Amino acid sequence: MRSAIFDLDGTLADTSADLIAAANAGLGAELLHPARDQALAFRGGRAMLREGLARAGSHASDTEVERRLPAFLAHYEANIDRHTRLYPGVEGALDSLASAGWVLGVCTNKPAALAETLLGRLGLRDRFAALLGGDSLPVRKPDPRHLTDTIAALGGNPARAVLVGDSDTDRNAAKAAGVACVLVTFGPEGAAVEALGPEALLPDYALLPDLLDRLIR
Ligand SMILES: O=C(O)COP(=O)(O)O
Ligand SMILES: [Mg+2]
Repeated sequence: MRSAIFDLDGTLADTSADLIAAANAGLGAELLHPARDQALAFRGGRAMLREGLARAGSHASDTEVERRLPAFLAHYEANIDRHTRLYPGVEGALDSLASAGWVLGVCTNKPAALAETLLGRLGLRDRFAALLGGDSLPVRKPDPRHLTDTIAALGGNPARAVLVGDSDTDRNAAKAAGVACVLVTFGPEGAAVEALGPEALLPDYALLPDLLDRLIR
């Protein structure tokens, strides 16, 4: 059995606009910009709050970030799919992979409940046999256990698995787990993710089924 594990933010869906709106709500000012801060958005809530506080000239201590987090999360939960869109071709690629016998999972650093809600709203939740969020285990990506536990939850094997992601966090988790990694190039960093040394680059979901078939025979 072959398993394909997907990251969520920046990989399956462009969640950046809703994440940034929620971070600005948590910060109480429009400190982050929906177009310019896309890459930052995909690094998650704490990273956005820390950068916003720094831009405002405030002391971006961990305590201050944690203090802002509930307002960020509340705004995000209430507006989670306002602007969020699947990347083109995601559904077709998942259909083709499932038909070819791949078992599919999600390994995201988003809190599991939010990831469940979002994938449900996007009509994608039932495609995945397992979903592990950033709070599902005591560790999360780049810790390899987050990924290996997702693969185990599918009944899969790291040697016959691949992680599709968008960031160094994904690349590092996959490398430490001994799992092949594909990085998407349609995100804000474009083809620069090649420098992270993934096994393959993905410019378009239409290419994914053939690419994964070549990667894991
Ligand atoms: O929320 C985050 O920190 C990033 O989420 P991701 O792992 O789905 O990219
Ligand atoms: Mg991501």
